[in-house]
Amino acid sequence: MMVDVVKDATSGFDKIVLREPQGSSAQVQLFGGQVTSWKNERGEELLFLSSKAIYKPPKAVRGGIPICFPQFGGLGSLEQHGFARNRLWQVVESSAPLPTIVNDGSAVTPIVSNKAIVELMLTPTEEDMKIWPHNFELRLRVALGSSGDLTMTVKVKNVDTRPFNFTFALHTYLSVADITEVRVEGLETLDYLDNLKDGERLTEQGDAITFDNEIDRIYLGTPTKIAVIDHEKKRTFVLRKDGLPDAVVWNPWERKSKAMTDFGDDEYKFMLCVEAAAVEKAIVVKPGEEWTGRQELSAVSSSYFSGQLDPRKVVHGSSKAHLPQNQTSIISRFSLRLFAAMTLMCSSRNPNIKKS
Ligand SMILES: O=P(O)(O)OC[C@H]1O[C@@H](O)[C@H](O)[C@@H](O)[C@@H]1O
Repeated sequence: MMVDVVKDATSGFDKIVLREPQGSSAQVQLFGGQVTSWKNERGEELLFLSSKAIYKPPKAVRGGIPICFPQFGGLGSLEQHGFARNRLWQVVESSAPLPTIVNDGSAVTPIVSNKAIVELMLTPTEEDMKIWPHNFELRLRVALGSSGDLTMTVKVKNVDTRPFNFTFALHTYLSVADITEVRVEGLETLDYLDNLKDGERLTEQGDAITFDNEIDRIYLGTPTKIAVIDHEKKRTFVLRKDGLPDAVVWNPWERKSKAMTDFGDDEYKFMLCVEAAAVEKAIVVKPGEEWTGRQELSAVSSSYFSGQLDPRKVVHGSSKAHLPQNQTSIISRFSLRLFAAMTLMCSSRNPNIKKS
């Protein structure tokens, strides 16, 4: 396992490169704490990064995995998606010794692990405190496993004297071969807020999500596993998440692509954002408490995973073949709601928030 610091030739900022012996790798920029590359053992890039991406603050790089904190989208008074993606982060821990040039000479704590790991931290500047007057420590741990899986663990600690709340997303841009051949499983039958209809609350009716137009939706209270099946590449991305109840699905399609200066006109064909998020209900953290959210991404051959995440199969443990479509979806919708209600009854407080 290797962890290195390299100066990014395009941005001029340092980035951390994680490598594991089978050949997979990942890159995390200190600017934005943003993962900008995740490659499998064959060296294929799994994340989308625009050829027109601009590496100059104050705009986040278009692609990879920007961090949206302390505000998702325009849901508040801050800049779109919050300021964390436009700040310079510090390295605090690493599973390999790093040169002292990182952090201007301040020490990086070693982590003992068989994974390649780096942990970055962001704390507010005086200027940040003027626009969001809450003292916090935001930590992002990025770990590359031996099978090439990429785990991102985020912690937000309240080091202030008053509670604060925030919304959050890991804005993952997945690379796909052809968006019209992509299918997302795991979000069917759920309610979502449609950003293209002024945030109207609707219910997903389809068997799976497929794409033939612009999409910008916040799916609410989703299962912890979502599969993105890229038929042309015969590849399935599996996203597992914890502490991040919602999932945003975004593709700008043709018209909006043309309007974005840091995005190629045709690039919408080759990307899909599936974002593990906490949007509908803001996360509240009291003084001294710490919230944890986590996402694990893996990329597997489609033949291995296809269909396994169909909620009908998860709920009933069998195929839907012998039941008519409307009957299965009524049953699964009822079962999912019952399950969600039972989960709510059993957890009176957020299990992802701990006292330190
Ligand atoms: O251009 P930005 O600020 O990176 O945002 C991109 C998109 O991010 C998505 O998460 C939002 O749902 C979209 O509404 C938004 O357009």
